[in-house]
Amino acid sequence: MNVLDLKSISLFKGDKCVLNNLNLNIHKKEICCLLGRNGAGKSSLFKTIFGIYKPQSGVIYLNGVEVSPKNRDQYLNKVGALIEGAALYEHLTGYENLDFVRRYFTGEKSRIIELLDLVGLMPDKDKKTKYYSSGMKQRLGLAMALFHKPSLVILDEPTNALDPEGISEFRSLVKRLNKVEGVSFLISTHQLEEAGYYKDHILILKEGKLVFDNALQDIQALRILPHQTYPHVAEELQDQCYWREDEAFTLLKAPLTEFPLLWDELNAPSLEDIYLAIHQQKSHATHELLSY
Ligand SMILES: Nc1ncnc2c1ncn2[C@@H]1O[C@H](COP(=O)(O)OP(=O)(O)OP(=O)(O)O)[C@@H](O)[C@H]1O
Repeated sequence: MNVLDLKSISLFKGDKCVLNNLNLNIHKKEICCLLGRNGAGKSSLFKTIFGIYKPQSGVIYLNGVEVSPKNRDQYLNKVGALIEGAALYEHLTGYENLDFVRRYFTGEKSRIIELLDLVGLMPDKDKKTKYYSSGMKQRLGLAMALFHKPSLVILDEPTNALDPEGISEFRSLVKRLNKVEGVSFLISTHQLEEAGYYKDHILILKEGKLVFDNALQDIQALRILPHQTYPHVAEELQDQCYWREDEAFTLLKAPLTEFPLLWDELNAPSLEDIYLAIHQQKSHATHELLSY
């Protein structure tokens, strides 16, 4: 069973289509990075997953449980989040903040110690969190999000306010928790190297559309065909419905039978190449890249 399934999700705010027919699956133990410009729809997607926004069409399942008001407790049990920084009681210690969460979930005290140990905050557990560094606060926030053993944790730009050392600590912690706790992560970020670090599942959201949904390792097996450079090929592709007229390029997953030699002329793209290609298109373009 997947930890998250989105089926044909569309969300409108007024006349604006904020999420446009999204289909997405996140598997168990996957680390999935969500990229996209400001305003692409990342926060709206998260709010929709949590049931805060009700989509006009489509359905969402968290660990097989449908996100709907009647299942609220059930689906919220499956998901944790760290959004816009850790929400801490700064006059309380790290331990006391986790104890607050424990009481909410009526959990065991041993879980507090287990988590403090996992996130490397045992030596500072009795320090008031107002004296924590930004990195320590984020690590505590992550421990709080994990308390109830969710199958999916959503992190909204988690390393934004951290220094390079804090970023590195936080990223390796996410990897460790993914292994030790077996939890999947959905992480929004503006940093391409963050997505590259996890080497897992990459999503790119543009103007509410999921235009890229691939494993990072599969990118090496793709080729970018710029239509301007190969107009004759682009014309042929039109017949195969691979693209629409206003698209600037096509992503290929295998040599084209009509142009077998072309494959060798094209380079394997990096994630950066793909991200830039997607965003350098004219804003009127309504492309939809192939997802394999
Ligand atoms: N309540 C709302 N009413 C009207 N428009 C909205 C509302 N919420 C979001 N939007 C619009 O939906 C689009 C997506 O916004 P959203 O905040 O989800 O983007 P984002 O990718 O999270 O951006 P950022 O990276 O800046 O956080 C934006 O154009 C925004 O203006």
